[in-house]
Amino acid sequence: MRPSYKIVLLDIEGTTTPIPFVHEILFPYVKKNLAKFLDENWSENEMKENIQLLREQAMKDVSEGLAGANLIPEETDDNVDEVKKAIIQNIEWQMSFDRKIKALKSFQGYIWKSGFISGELETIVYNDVIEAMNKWKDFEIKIFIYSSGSVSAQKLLFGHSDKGNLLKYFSGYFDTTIGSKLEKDSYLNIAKHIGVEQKDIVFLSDNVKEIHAAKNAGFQTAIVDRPNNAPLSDDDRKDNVVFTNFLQIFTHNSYIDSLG
Ligand SMILES: CSCCC(=O)C(=O)COP(=O)(O)O
Repeated sequence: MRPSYKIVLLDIEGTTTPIPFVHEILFPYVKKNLAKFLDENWSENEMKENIQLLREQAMKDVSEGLAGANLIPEETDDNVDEVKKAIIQNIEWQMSFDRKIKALKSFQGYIWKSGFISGELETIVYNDVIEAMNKWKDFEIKIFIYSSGSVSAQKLLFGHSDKGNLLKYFSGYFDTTIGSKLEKDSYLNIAKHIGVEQKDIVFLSDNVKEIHAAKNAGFQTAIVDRPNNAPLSDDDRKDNVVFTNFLQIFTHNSYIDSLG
C-alpha cells in the first residue's frame, strides 16, 4: 500500500546515525586535529571564510554577554599565534555545550572534510535506513535531509558511509541556514522550498522539540528512538508515534494511504 506522504525529511544524529558516532568519533576528531589543521590550512580561502564566520559570531556572543565567549582578533603581521589560540579557545567553548550554530557547524564540516577524504572517518548509517530508502525510491518518494550540520558536512557524511556513497538517495539538503530546527517557520520554509504542502512531508527525528516544531507546521512526524538516544517521557510516547526502526513506517496505519 502507498505511503500517505510524498516527501521524507530526515534528521541525522540519533535518527539515521548513532549519537555515539557523532560524539565519540566526529567531535573528538575536531578537537584532536584543530591546532594542526589551523597551521596546515591557514592561508586557504575556505579557512579565511570560516574564521570570519566564527569572528562575527564571537562578537555577537561577547556583546550579548554570553559566559565563556571570547573575541577572535583580526590578523596582523605579528599576531597569528594569538589569533589561532583565540580560535581554539572559541571552538572548544562552543563544543563544550554542543552548540548548533552555523559558524561552528561550518568549521566542523571543514575539518571533517580531510578525515572523510583520507578515509579516517566513515559514517555509520543504520541498516534499516538503507532498506527504507530503497523502498521510498520504489514509491518515487523523495528524501531530503535536515540537520544542524552544514549542508557540505551532510554531503561528506553520506558520501562516505559504511554503506558506501549514499548521495544518490537524496533530492536535497537543509541546514540551519533555512532556520532553527526548533522553529515552526523553518519547516514552513522547507515545504515552500520543496514545493509541496506541509501535510505531504513526514519528518523523522530523535529530538522531541524538533518534532513539535514540525508538527506545529502541519508536517506528519514520528520520533525515532535508537539505542543511546535521550530517554522519551511517557507523554512523548503518548502524544507521538515512536519508531525504533525506519521499516516500521511502512506498516503503521497513520502513514499508509488507505485509498492508495
Ligand atoms: C552533518 S551532521 C554531523 C553531526 C552534527 O554536527 C550535528 O550537529 C547533528 O545535528 P542533527 O540536527 O542532525 O541532530
